[in-house]
Amino acid sequence: MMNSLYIAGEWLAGQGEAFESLNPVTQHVLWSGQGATAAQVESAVQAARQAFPAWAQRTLQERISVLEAFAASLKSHADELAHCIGEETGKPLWEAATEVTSMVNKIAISVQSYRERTGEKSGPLGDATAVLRHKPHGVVAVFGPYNFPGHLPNGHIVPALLAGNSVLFKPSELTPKVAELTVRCWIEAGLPAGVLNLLQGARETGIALAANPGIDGLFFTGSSRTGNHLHAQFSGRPDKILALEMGGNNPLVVDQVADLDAAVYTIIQSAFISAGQRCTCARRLLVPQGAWGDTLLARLVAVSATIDVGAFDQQPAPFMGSVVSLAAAKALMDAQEHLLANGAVSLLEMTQPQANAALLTPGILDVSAVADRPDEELFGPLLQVIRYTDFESAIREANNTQYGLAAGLLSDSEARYQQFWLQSRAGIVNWNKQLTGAASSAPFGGVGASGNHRASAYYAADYCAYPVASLETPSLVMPATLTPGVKMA
Ligand SMILES: NC(=O)C1=CN([C@@H]2O[C@H](COP(=O)(O)OP(=O)(O)OC[C@H]3O[C@@H](n4cnc5c(N)ncnc54)[C@H](O)[C@@H]3O)[C@@H](O)[C@H]2O)C=CC1
Ligand SMILES: O=C(O)CCC(=O)N[C@@H](CCC(=O)O)C(=O)O
Repeated sequence: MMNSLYIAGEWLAGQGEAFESLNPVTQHVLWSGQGATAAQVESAVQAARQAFPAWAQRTLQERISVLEAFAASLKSHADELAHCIGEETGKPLWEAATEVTSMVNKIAISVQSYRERTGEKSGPLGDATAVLRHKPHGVVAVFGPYNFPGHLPNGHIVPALLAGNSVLFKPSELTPKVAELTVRCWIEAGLPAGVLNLLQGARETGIALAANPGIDGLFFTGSSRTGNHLHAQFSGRPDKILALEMGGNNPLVVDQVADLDAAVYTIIQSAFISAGQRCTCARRLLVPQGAWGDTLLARLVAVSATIDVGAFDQQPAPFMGSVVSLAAAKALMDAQEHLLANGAVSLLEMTQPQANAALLTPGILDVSAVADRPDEELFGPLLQVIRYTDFESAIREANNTQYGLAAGLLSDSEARYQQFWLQSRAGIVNWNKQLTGAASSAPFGGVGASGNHRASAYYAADYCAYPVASLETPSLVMPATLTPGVKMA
């Protein structure tokens, strides 16, 4: 059996449930192995605990050097890694290559952020010096989603290691091969044994890791359902840090704009990039009632119908690859059917051209007439249109969600954008820009059911270390004035 786990600097066979990852289009097996059992999770936690003090005590510059060696290793394996991301997730090679670039860029951005947000500061305070420094939490678990199997776990792992934590990495069970390749790059970079441990496995492994008393924190990117579960599990544990980056039901409001084609292009980039499998994708498109809105939708449907959908390595390259699995494709087709049965009108029906491949064509449904629209994230290329009468009702509808990750406005009016910005409730609020493609140099996170106020990306430094405030003076001296009631004579 393949050695699927990396614990204390050794590759080991998992002893838990067997699982495999498949190319979502061809169904070829790409990776197979066994997950970590609770006992193996425990031994990884022990390894991370043992490795932590020495790693934390290295100088910042020594840790940065290892991170930079990791960036170099990623670069030297860039084509292999992009190919692996493409074949395992189904995303086209051009897009997988941008994911690898984001992973490389994460190093310099995290170093800058560490220095700016969690560095060291000092200044005089009375007859002492006030010093602010930061310490790592200790041993942290990182849970990754499948949609960016390299970039998103990397967005927790890099700042966590930089701050001096040791890490237990539990990747998505749908993308074990990308995780393995990433860990091999860390090994090539010279990361000491035990500082990063890889725990492959499905839900059972995740449950065992989240429940292990030896972790000091858990950084999670994934669905709102799992994130909520973890939040409940961590209640009453203020000693453990929990950072949750979860999904969204993101609104994109369209006002009547002069450049209709620019609006259509921006909607497509917002809704259908990565086959709709980004947490920032537009799920709900709010379009004004009337002739202009009708024209916009007709053009959107016409252009969306021509979008190239194909295998990750198809040439010429498609815009959209597949969704991650046949099961995900089925769930999306079922969700479309459910909406259609409840009064949605199909403007462009999402289809699955081949039953045994997870390729879906873009879908656009007008759900204005659907009563009690489910406030759920449909994680795929299915855009729901809601027609609105006036701008105030569009903003109300945009906010009509438990989530709060991303919201956008396409409008030529700055006054309307100001109103939208003030009244919308989300961690990302864009004006005339696509909802997707958030910058790593900015904080990234949502409110409501989208996160727990611990933004990631540029602000990840904040949850990877805790501040220590010190008042320091080299010698102990009596104050000139004593407090009343204390007699030193
Ligand atoms: N806000 C953000 O930054 C982002 C959010 N996402 C969200 O991620 C989702 C897609 O990713 P998925 O991999 O499907 O998420 P998921 O929630 O199914 O899985 C995430 C991780 O949690 C593990 N897990 C599942 N149940 C668990 C449990 N009960 N206890 C412990 N661990 C458990 C999984 O094995 C996996 O490692 C979408 O909802 C998307 O919106 C994706 C990317 C970014
Ligand atoms: O985490 C970062 O460095 C920046 C945020 C980011 O990359 N966002 C992407 C991915 C969204 C997703 O996770 O699905 C985006 O906004 O497209």
